[in-house]
Amino acid sequence: MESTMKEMRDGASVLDFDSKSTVEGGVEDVYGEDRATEDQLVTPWTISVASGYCLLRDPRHNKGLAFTEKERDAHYLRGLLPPAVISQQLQEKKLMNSIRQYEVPLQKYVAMMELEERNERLFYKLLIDNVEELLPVVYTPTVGEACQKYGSIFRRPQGLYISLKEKGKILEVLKNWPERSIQVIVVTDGERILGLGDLGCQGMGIPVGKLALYTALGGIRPSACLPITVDVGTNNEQLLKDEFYIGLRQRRATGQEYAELLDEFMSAVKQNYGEKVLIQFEDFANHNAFELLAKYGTTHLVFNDDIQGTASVVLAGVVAALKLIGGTLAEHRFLFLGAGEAGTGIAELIALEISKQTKAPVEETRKKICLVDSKGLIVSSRKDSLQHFKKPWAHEHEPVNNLLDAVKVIKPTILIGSSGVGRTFTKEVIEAMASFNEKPLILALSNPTSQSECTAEEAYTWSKGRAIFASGSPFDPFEYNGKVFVPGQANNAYIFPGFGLGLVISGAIRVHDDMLLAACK
Ligand SMILES: O=C([O-])CC(=O)C(=O)O
Ligand SMILES: [Mg+2]
Repeated sequence: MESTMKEMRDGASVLDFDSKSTVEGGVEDVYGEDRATEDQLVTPWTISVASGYCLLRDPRHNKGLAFTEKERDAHYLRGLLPPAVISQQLQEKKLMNSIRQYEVPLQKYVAMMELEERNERLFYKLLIDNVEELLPVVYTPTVGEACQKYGSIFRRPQGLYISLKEKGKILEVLKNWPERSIQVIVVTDGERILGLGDLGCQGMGIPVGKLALYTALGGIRPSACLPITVDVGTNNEQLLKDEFYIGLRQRRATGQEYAELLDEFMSAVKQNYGEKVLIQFEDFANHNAFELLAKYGTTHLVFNDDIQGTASVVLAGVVAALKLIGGTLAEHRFLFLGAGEAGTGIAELIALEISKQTKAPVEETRKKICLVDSKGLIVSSRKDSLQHFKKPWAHEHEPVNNLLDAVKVIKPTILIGSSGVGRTFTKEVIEAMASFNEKPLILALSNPTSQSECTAEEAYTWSKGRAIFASGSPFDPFEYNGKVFVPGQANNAYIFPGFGLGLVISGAIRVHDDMLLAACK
């Protein structure tokens, strides 16, 4: 047995050395058994079984007062705990009571993070059993505020920090992480955290929150999840001056310096964890997000949540809404405010689905979709100055320089906000939508709540109760004219945990658009 294991490991290390030291491959990559995770030769960790005092401090195994009498004897816990034995159910009740007493959402967030550091199973039990109540705490919108204040609330690292200082040593850094069998990595460089902008290294809250959902909603083991923040600096002046800032105190590296660090990271991940590890890109700025996805989409199992996850969940929402507003996808006119990752990602998936349904080429179906950015409607006369990901949306049309005018001339049936800028669906915009639509579909997708294009209350009130509304961040039900309206939530959280689970358990090594369409269905 020993020698077989050794041979296997030696075999793996030779294989790694020969073929996995650089980013290479592509769709024709050999789809063999992954051995990267078996290569433990240089890992300095020893596996030990915690007992006694250490067991109580090991969040993976600690049960607190729920350790039974028998377990207290078996694991040298006698005397280390008060005599009462309480069930996990009672622990849950106690924690929910105390979390509900906090009025400030950030206090609830901190309480949840402390629980995760103390008793991981209880953390997930609580999250799973109270998902509607706790999702807005560990995830959007509260996680946004947590990132803004991450330096002040930071207690213990919950993921890996890979900064420019680690250049040339990223593989070693990955080996410092105590878990070997990683299935899902969520990585950010913190440049566009939700709609809050550049939060640098403090963006770590996002991978941590996303991966908590991978476990709670997708059922992936916590030990197989790895949150990573790549720190290349920040252009956020406030953070650079903040004495509690936890990141590199320099402006963002760009160009070749940035590309080289990311390339080393992507190679190291594949070398260390193999072909089947899922890397989810999260909250990168537009200018890097599209490029990274295009570059690594053919060599790695990568998925951009903001482009592809959001697209999939929003298309699902639109298709579901057709039951209320009528028509087929192809019969609707779409107008977007925001032409970044989410906007163009959703637009493209809608165009693709219409193309599948009608057999029309996607170049044609794109024409049903118009996008407005900060400079107005995206039209062909602007083509030369547009970023490449906006070019497919530059249709023949007169220039229109603001959203309200675009709504009036295009008369969309579906209005989608993905600009990251709050309060942009004004009363005039919603009233215009309601003037030519019996049931205008309004999606205010930007996060967190402060960046939402409008609130649920505004959408229902200004449309006199006729809007069909969903938002990226959750809103409470709202009563209008004696009727209670329950807004939908259109957030990629409704898809990425299941989508990622599907990728991981199927052993996929690349992500394709068909998978996004299937997930959306
Ligand atoms: O995190 C969320 O709530 C959704 C998302 O990906 C984003 O807004 O960037
Ligand atoms: Mg995101």
